[in-house]
Amino acid sequence: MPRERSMSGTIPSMETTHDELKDNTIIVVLGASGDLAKKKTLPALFGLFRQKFLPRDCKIVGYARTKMDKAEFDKRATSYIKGTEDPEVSKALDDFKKALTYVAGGYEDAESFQNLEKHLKEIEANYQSKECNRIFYLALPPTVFIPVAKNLKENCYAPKGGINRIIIEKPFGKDLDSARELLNSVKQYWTEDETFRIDHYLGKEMVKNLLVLRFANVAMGACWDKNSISNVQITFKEPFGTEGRGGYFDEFGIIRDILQNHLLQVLSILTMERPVSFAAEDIRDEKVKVLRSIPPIERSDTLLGQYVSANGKPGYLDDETVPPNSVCPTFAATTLWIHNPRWEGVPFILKAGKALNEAKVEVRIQFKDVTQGIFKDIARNELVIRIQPSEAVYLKMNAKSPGLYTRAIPTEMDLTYKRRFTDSKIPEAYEALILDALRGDHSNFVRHDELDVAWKIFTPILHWIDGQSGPRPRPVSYPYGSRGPKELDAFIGKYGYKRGDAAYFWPITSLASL
Ligand SMILES: NC(=O)C1=CN([C@@H]2O[C@H](COP(=O)(O)OP(=O)(O)OC[C@H]3O[C@@H](n4cnc5c(N)ncnc54)[C@H](OP(=O)(O)O)[C@@H]3O)[C@@H](O)[C@H]2O)C=CC1
Ligand SMILES: O=C1O[C@H](COP(=O)(O)O)[C@@H](O)[C@H](O)[C@H]1O
Repeated sequence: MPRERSMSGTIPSMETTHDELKDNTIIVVLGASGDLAKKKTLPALFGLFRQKFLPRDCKIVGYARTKMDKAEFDKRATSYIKGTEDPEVSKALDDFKKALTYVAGGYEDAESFQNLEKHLKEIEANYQSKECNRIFYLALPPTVFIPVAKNLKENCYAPKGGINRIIIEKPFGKDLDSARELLNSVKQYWTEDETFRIDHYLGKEMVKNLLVLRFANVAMGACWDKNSISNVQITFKEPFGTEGRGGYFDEFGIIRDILQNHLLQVLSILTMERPVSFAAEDIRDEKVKVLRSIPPIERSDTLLGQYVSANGKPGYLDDETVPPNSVCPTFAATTLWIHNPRWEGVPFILKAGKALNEAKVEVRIQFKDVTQGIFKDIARNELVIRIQPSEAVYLKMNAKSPGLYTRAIPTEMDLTYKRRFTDSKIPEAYEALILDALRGDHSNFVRHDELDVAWKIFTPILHWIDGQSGPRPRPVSYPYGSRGPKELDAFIGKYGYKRGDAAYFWPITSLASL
């Protein structure tokens, strides 16, 4: 396959670079009894199966320590699949179950994996070709990544001629050193080409759209730099707290959970230079280049928060799984600076929080003030890319109010997906990514050097928060269900964000009320 490729206007997805898996493929989901497998991986596999994107006669093998029979596994594996009241879905589900089997075994001992190998061989005995392909999806805690990677390679690697791939989920380490250790250990067994590191935000439709928005529109390209843009916010808001998951969360905190991976990935695509082509390595080269221009985050560019009980909802410390007096941040805003000619001086504010007032993930690009003189106190343009919910891209802009006098009022150009694309289904991020892994397309997976540089940006601030470089900073509190700490608006204001003074009415402006 040629390395340099371009994206045609008529081809909706990127072409693939590697071997697309056709027949004779087994997908092994390790950690199949867990939450991730049940809520995301297996429903995504069903989605692909139903839309006929899985290789023909593909089998799915669940593997975990829990002992269960096929009926129990089938029930678990399909418990989060929606729409089963529809006969077509229900029929597809019955067929999907026929492709499922389950093997119980440990993660550390070779014998368990030899047993898994025996099962894989039995399935493959029914395939036409001797060249069989195996995809291993690790829906597992990182503590067992290394023994599992080793055991899979030593005991379950498809014989010569077949293709082997391993899909790994975050967290990829806790800081630069632990990430390097993890990466290097996995690398002893699996090549970079065989490894697919998932950051599920890279599978979200609007994140994938960033490349097209930026590079398929001359108008966007022309204003995409420090000359036009004042500041950028990338925001993640969740309206619920840790609620029982506090034990896990407390070890990581919101920065490792969301900012260091999901929001930084969005930032890198938003700010990278135009890649030579849409080939995976060309895209990832540009992402790494821009990330390398970002110095480690300063403490003074950071605001940390922790939610407290409000409106009848429990505070973070009320969660029984959270250690008493924990100072783990459940909210963080950090400002990153990119030292390159395009972005010098533009603040990129990444902010994320749990137990906030709404569910929302968006990129908000605020442009500079228009030249003063003919307009006074006019609202700034903002380009908002709403990643979820209800995918949309809208440009907040000023227009003349209709009528026999001239007045500028804030309005917008609006591309709301569900109005514009009425007959399309937005794929789940995991469906999109598993399909990419089946096709061998690494574009939407995290390369080892990308991860390394991402940790370099965040490690000093994380060590400060963890108390490795002095006393631990105490997060400010914010009420459950609020927009975040009351200090947030001043924090954002410090970087030049201006909230428009003029009233902005959406979706309809009544001139009589102005
Ligand atoms: N296609 C669509 O669906 C469109 C929808 N709209 C809707 O119009 C409304 C306004 O849109 P928009 O201006 O983009 O979004 P918002 O007014 O919701 O938010 C704009 C910015 O102001 C901040 N903010 C929100 N509330 C406050 C507050 N009380 N004090 C200080 N800052 C605040 C937000 O911060 P933070 O997010 O951190 O709270 C955000 O950075 C929204 O409901 C939006 O969904 C508009 C255009 C198109
Ligand atoms: O990785 C994670 O992401 C989810 C949010 O994912 P989304 O697709 O629903 O936006 C978050 O809840 C979780 O804490 C985090 O580990």
